[in-house]
Amino acid sequence: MKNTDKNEQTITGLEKEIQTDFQKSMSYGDYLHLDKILTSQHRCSDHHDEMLFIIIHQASELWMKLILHELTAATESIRQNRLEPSFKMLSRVSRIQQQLIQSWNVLSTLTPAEYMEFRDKLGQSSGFQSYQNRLIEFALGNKNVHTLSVYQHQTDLYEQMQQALHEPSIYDAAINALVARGLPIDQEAISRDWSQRYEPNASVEEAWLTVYRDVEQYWDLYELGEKLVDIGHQQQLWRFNHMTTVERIIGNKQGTGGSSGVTYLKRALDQHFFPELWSLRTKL
Ligand SMILES: N[C@@H](CC(=O)c1ccccc1NC=O)C(=O)O
Repeated sequence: MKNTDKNEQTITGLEKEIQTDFQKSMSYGDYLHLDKILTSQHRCSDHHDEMLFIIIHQASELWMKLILHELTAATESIRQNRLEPSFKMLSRVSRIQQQLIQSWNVLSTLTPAEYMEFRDKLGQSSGFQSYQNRLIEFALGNKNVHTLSVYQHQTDLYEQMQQALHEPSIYDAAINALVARGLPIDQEAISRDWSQRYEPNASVEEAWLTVYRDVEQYWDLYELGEKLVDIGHQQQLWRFNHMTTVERIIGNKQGTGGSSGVTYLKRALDQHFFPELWSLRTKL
């Protein structure tokens, strides 16, 4: 009977036991700090569509924050040779990447004519300066010291970026997991200067080939390899969708902040992640 009462209440108004006094207890908005998040959309123009532009990028930065949180923990887990717990985190990263890729479709509803009405208000700011995107690229092994120069004016951030540049990537951790399983890997692929981009190595390819040729024996490493391929693949799709969305909106105009725009984004597509996991496919 009590249940029926409750249902009636739901239809006609608030449920009886719902908390309405938040003087002393934490509410939904308090917990999520919505006061900060929802008052951080400051348009530089009075153009209607600038709100879309701001929110797309802010939402993407939030998702990137979660990707970094997951990638950091997954890398540590792989480093400790605890592969199973990393799989769940890596699957989550792939799903978030899908969300990020999809967000380019929302941005594509912005037409060139609309964008040109407020583009000059963006000044020298550019997606090129997204430090979280840079940290994701670093975490996946695409290191580049030159990309740090745009953060020189922010001392703390610059230091954080320097530190990230010098840390092993998730792929370095994965190579260590191959070593831990007794697969022979050249010393130069194991103890290297982490601040440098990962360069393909024949012994690493051979080790992955051993794993992929005997999946029964190396199931967990095989699963790790495929999870990384998922992430590398999605990262390429994200870059591709970014590039075509930008091309659709600004064509071949030079980018704000001095980047070449679409040309730069096209070039980024040549930087592959986890190279041996791709090259082994030709040899298998
Ligand atoms: N480079 C772009 C602007 C841009 O990238 C941007 C500027 C401010 C906030 C986010 C941006 N883009 C992100 O992908 C342009 O030239 O129009």
